[in-house]
Parts: sequence; C-alpha cells; structure tokens
Amino acid sequence: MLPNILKKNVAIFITYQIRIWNRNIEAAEKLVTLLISENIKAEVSKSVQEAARDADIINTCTGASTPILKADWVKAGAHINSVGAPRPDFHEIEEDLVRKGIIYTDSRESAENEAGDVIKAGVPVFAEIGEVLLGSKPANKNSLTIYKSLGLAVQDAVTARLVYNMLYENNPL
Ligand SMILES: NC(=O)C1=CN([C@@H]2O[C@H](COP(=O)(O)OP(=O)(O)OC[C@H]3O[C@@H](n4cnc5c(N)ncnc54)[C@H](OP(=O)(O)O)[C@@H]3O)[C@@H](O)[C@H]2O)C=CC1
Ligand SMILES: O=C(O)C1=NCCCC1
Repeated sequence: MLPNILKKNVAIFITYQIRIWNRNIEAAEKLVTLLISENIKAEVSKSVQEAARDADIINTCTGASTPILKADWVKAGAHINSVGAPRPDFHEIEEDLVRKGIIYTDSRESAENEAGDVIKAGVPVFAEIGEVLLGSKPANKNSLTIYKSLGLAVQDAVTARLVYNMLYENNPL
C-alpha cells in the first residue's frame, strides 16, 4: 500500500526527497529500488528518527503495537499520514505526538472507536476530511496535523466496481 501513497505524495510536489525506513532494512531497500525504477527519488534511512528529520510529510503504515514515531523527531508544521495501526490495541505514533497535533480522519466514529493512537492519547478528532473538502473546517496548513486513516466501506465498494468494470465491461456477468 505504501508505494501507492508515496506516488500520490510526489504527484503534488515539484521537488521532494523520499526517505524510507522499515524495521527490516532489506524491505526498505526493495521499496527504494521499486520507486527508483519508476523515476521517483528515494533513499533508505537507517532509523525512524533519520527518516523523519526535518520532513514536511511523514507517512506511517505499519502493524506496530508500540509507537515507532516519537514527538521529538517531528518538526513543527509537519503533516503526518497515519495509515497503519487500525486497531484499538495497535499504536504507531507516540501519545505526546498525537496530543501535539490537530487530528483529521476519514470517519470520526471509526477513529474514536478503532484507532489505538487516537483512543490512547484521549484527544478529540478535529475534523473529517469531508468537512475540510466542503470548507466547513480549516486545513490548518501551518500547524502540526495528523490524518488518521481507517478506510471507508465506500472505498472498497468503489474499488470492487472499478475492478469489475475492468474485467467485465465488454462481457458482463
Ligand atoms: N487506513 C486504511 O485504510 C488501511 C490501513 N491498513 C493498515 O495499514 C497497515 C499496513 O498495511 P499493509 O501495507 O497492507 O501491510 P503489510 O503487511 O504489507 O505491511 C506492514 C508493515 O508494517 C511493518 N510492521 C509490522 N509490525 C511492526 C512493528 N512492530 N514495528 C515496525 N514495523 C512494523 C512491517 O514491517 P516488516 O516488513 O518488517 O514486516 C511492514 O512494513 C496495517 O496495519 C493495515 O491493517 C491497510 C489497508 C487500508
Ligand atoms: O485492509 C486492511 O488491512 C484494513 N483496512 C481498513 C482498516 C483496517 C485494516
């Protein structure tokens, strides 16, 4: 999933540098090789701290049950996309960091009941992404912001429809 997230990230920047960390360095090297083969600039970092240093955008996408990203490593004004740890007993972001950030999510109900990072930190969700897109809540571009993704059922339904269309559009079941 992470390669696709990174490709969307680079599509909105003129200049960028991607740093990849994984607890298993061979997996990080494999992803860097894949990205470079698609002309995306990327390099391996030996630690999360090194990967996060001075970063504008940080993507976390793990099944970690203890946090891997610490508050001290993230600069003011950064944006974090936290896609992993989608269970109440999973955590990928240190509590102090979650408390420092403004929390956005896809579904408030899901984040408050399923996202271990949000539940443990005991912080409110500031806005759903839909509220930002509709203009009823601000994006707070200059603040430390955290987008906690859990996924929406409608995404699965639309993806299933697209796959169906690709396979059967000329030959419906
Ligand atoms: N928000 C959303 O909409 C979605 C969220 N998810 C969630 O995102 C996460 C990643 O999914 P996906 O990429 O498909 O899964 P993968 O199994 O492909 O990747 C899991 C990653 O998490 C790493 N990891 C697991 N445990 C730890 C740990 N304790 N410390 C550090 N790294 C760890 C793995 O490292 P290693 O390579 O060393 O094993 C691997 O890089 C999962 O938690 C999944 O449930 C998935 C789909 C949608
Ligand atoms: O595909 C997955 O894995 C998940 N998707 C949505 C959130 C829970 C995990």
